[in-house]
Amino acid sequence: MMTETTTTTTTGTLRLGTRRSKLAMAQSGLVAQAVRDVTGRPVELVEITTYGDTSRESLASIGGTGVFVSALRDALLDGAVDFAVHSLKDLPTYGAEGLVLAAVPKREDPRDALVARDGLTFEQLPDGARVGTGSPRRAAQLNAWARALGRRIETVSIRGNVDTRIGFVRSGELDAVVLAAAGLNRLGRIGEATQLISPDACLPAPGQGALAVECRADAPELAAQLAVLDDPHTRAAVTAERSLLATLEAGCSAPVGALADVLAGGPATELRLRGVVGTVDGTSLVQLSTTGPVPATGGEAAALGRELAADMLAKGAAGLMGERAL
Ligand SMILES: NCc1[nH]cc(CCC(=O)O)c1CC(=O)O
Repeated sequence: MMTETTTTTTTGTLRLGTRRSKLAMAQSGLVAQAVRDVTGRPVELVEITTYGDTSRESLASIGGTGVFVSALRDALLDGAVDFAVHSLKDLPTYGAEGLVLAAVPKREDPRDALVARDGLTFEQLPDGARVGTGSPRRAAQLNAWARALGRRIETVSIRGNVDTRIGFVRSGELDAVVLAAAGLNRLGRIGEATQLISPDACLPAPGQGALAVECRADAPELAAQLAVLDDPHTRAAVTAERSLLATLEAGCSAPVGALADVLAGGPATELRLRGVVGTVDGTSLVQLSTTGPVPATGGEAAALGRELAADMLAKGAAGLMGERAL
């Protein structure tokens, strides 16, 4: 831009809409600081309660429709806030009319983490160990992993914030719980993990560890300012993962794992995409991987996800997912 313009859309305090959980506040605080740094504008956090925060139903029963996201999107569209921060894995694969995904900042650790009693790793859990997770994706892969080790685990459906979930282990009610490493990192509690689970054993949820920064489509100046926070490799990776999820027509509570990572080194730099679908009991999994050049466009990244999903469907993925979301 050749001229300097001073309008209300590029100066003054920005209101950041956030969920009020400790984890959401930590995530939003990180983005708020980054936005202050790049824009020089004050940022204030506006707490918004979502249905996912108030409902005590299992996520598998209420999930798939953006339960953590809708209220934040409404606040954006109403003009109550200027931009919002979501966990990308909670964001529905369909976009929202009138909103843009202004930035996908550099991703945190995408892996799942085990928090077990007595410092145990997954391999050290005894036969019949009780492992808490509300995620069909984690249950499917952890059950399959246990079978491969020649034993069984009992997956127990739990919900709640990080304190509540780790509390089940501290109280002795469960032998272990599985949570996103990114959440523990952002809360400064990664030291409580007894194992970072290799994606070879358990692929994370599409978008896990990444954040989404959304604003209104009619605020292009703000979108351009927020875009400075975008990390192109993270955006390409999560675009491929979410395209795989969308092509499988699965929601965020379906037993679908996906992880794209940029393989650097060697003559070429490639994007690898791995995907898995399974039955919750872990008796059958369809797991496939593909690589392509690092996508230059969102369309190319999405194509990689669609292709892998088509291969998975050809191998029977649809039959393993049970109820498909719409
Ligand atoms: N399903 C809820 C949710 N959404 C995002 C995270 C963690 C942070 C992230 O993945 O970025 C969590 C908690 C968890 O899975 O342990």
